[in-house]
Amino acid sequence: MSLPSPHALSRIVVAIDGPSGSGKSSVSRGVAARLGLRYLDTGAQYRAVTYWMLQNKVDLADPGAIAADAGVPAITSGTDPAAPAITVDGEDVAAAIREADVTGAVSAVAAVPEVRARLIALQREIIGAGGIVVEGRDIASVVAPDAAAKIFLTASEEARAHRRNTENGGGTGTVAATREALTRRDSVDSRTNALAAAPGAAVVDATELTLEQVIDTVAGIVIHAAEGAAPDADSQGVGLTR
Ligand SMILES: Nc1ncnc2c1ncn2[C@@H]1O[C@H](COP(=O)(O)OP(=O)(O)O)[C@@H](O)[C@H]1O
Ligand SMILES: Nc1ccn([C@H]2C[C@H](O)[C@@H](COP(=O)(O)OP(=O)(O)O)O2)c(=O)n1
Repeated sequence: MSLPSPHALSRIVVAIDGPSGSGKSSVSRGVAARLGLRYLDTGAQYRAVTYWMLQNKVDLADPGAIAADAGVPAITSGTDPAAPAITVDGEDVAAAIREADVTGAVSAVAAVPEVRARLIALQREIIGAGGIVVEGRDIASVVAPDAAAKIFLTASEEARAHRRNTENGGGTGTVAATREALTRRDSVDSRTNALAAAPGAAVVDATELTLEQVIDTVAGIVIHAAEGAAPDADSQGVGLTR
């Protein structure tokens, strides 16, 4: 696959949204690494704020308490796809934010408008002049609606649960339990952001594709967009869904 000039890619914004376990992080990192773009994991930022709230014993059943502290933690996100970094008040929390307590609490924190406003402003600051792949739930719809390339990445519940479970070494529970937890979180998250393709987004269904195939597909969409080709991708997909 031939690449467009570095100049064409240098300002592109690529928005990748989708449900939990669809492959957003792996695919976004792979595409960014291949095309020499920066990478931003917005879910990690919501997790980082949640980690801080848990550490500081904020009552997460009280949206008012979450809102009152929404601006307090200092969050920094690295944008190197080879080494994504995230800190809260200077502490490296890359591993801690993946723990079950954070995963169980993050949806409640992400639902609070003051948290969202604060993180969306930070995300737009990091996106800056572009040259970045940004992944989350509301990137194409809210954070960067003018993104040149928008992808809604999905996969069957079964595939997502299997992949998440394998990731945990299969040692933390059954596929059925992982699937139930994943479905529950998607359901709560969908009250905050519709888990659906934004207007103009290409739907990529990764159920039957290897990670490498998904990266190839998404990189192809990005290159097409960078070349300024008329977007032929719409929410019906570009012949990519199966
Ligand atoms: N197409 C794929 N085929 C097989 N495994 C995949 C594929 N895409 C992602 N994975 C694996 O599935 C798991 C979840 O992917 P991840 O990128 O963390 O998803 P998300 O960021 O959407 O939650 C990871 O272990 C990842 O390696
Ligand atoms: N742009 C975003 C990104 C994530 N979130 C919320 C929704 C998710 O439950 C949490 C964590 O997101 P994350 O992408 O890390 O979750 P998964 O890796 O897909 O399980 O944050 C959000 O509300 N908006």
